[in-house]
Amino acid sequence: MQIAILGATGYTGLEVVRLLQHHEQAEVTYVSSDSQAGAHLADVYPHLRGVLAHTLEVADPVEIAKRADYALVALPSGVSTNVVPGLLAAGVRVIDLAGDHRLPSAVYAAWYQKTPPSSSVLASAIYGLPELYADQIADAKLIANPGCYPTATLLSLLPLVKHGLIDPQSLIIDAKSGLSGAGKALSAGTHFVEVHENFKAYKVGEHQHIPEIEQVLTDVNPSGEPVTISFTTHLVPMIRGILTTSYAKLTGSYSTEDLLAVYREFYRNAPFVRLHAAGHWPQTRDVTASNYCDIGLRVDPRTQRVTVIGAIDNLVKGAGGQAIQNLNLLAGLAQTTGLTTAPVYL
Ligand SMILES: NC(=O)C1=CN([C@@H]2O[C@H](COP(=O)(O)OP(=O)(O)OC[C@H]3O[C@@H](n4cnc5c(N)ncnc54)[C@H](OP(=O)(O)O)[C@@H]3O)[C@@H](O)[C@H]2O)C=CC1
Ligand SMILES: CC(=O)N[C@@H](CCC(=O)OP(=O)(O)O)C(=O)O
Repeated sequence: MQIAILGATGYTGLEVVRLLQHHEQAEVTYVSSDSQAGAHLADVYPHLRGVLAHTLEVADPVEIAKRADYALVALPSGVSTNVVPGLLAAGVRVIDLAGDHRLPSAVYAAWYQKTPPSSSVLASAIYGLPELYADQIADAKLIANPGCYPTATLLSLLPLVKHGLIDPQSLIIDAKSGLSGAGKALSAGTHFVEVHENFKAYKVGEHQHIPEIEQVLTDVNPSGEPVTISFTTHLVPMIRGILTTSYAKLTGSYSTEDLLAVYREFYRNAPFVRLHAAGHWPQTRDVTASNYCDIGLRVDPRTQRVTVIGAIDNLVKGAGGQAIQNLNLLAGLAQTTGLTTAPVYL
């Protein structure tokens, strides 16, 4: 199958380029950039010399349709909206890594402060969390690839909410991310001097991933009640990785082992979710450069609360790797195709 990567000069686009080198069924035939069109990708990123000989091109949907079956769109939120309709109209199946197609119009406009996509395009979008929606993803024309924080948070919490094991309104989530999550563009709050030897919260109570997490938890909540969460994001002075720590009140006297048994069953067909028994807690280093999501949990019988830890690489399971997992589902391939490389520990 032939693949176009839009926004190939950005951090997630570059990660998709890297990962697809290991995918025996995929051929990258189009790499786009607005600002560097005409340059060789390997001149912009010399680490790719001898690996890829592609020239960057402006994203032209009609030309892309001639050379690609699928487009992985790694453009900023608010920008992908401009190209996705043209790609769909030209017959290209699209996986959008941006936030534009994950939320209802009014919710997107309120949390992203950007113009939402047209309702007809939005209606065709399927939320691309393979561990929950694999069947719908397989037939989709447009996949809204989940955000990085939602991926770690949802995979940590879905079994508990779906089986009514916690009071979902008691959920508190502390999330920490490395700086590549902020993308390549410079900003005052993310440059070296601001983040090195520093640890800070940001977008407290107003992060755009709050409604995305709430809508999926509500979707699986057996009571049907809307789920609302307390969710705080933090910047960690490292490049890759997200670690989420979630806390919730249990609805009964469950043990750690009871809950782990539920998770094992829930994720029995999920090749990228690895469960940890007590003794080793998930850490970002265990998943770096891989598509794994590691999860560990513990019940505190004194408080009847559960703590769940989740770890992903934001650029892989949180973005490019998950996009390829979705691509595999669209193409009828095993979810793991091209994604079996081991994490990089050091
Ligand atoms: N970084 C992460 O961990 C994650 C990111 N995402 C989402 O994936 C998408 C890509 O993210 P990421 O790779 O980090 O972003 P980057 O900022 O690193 O890259 C985005 C690329 O888009 C291109 N682009 C085209 N039009 C514009 C424009 N108007 N403004 C800025 N850039 C533009 C740029 O390339 P050029 O100028 O060469 O055209 C740039 O290289 C975003 O929507 C992001 O929210 C989702 C999950 C995780
Ligand atoms: C560390 C960091 O800054 N992370 C970004 C994640 C951006 C992202 O993934 O954006 P969308 O999913 O909304 O497209 C943030 O917190 O906004």
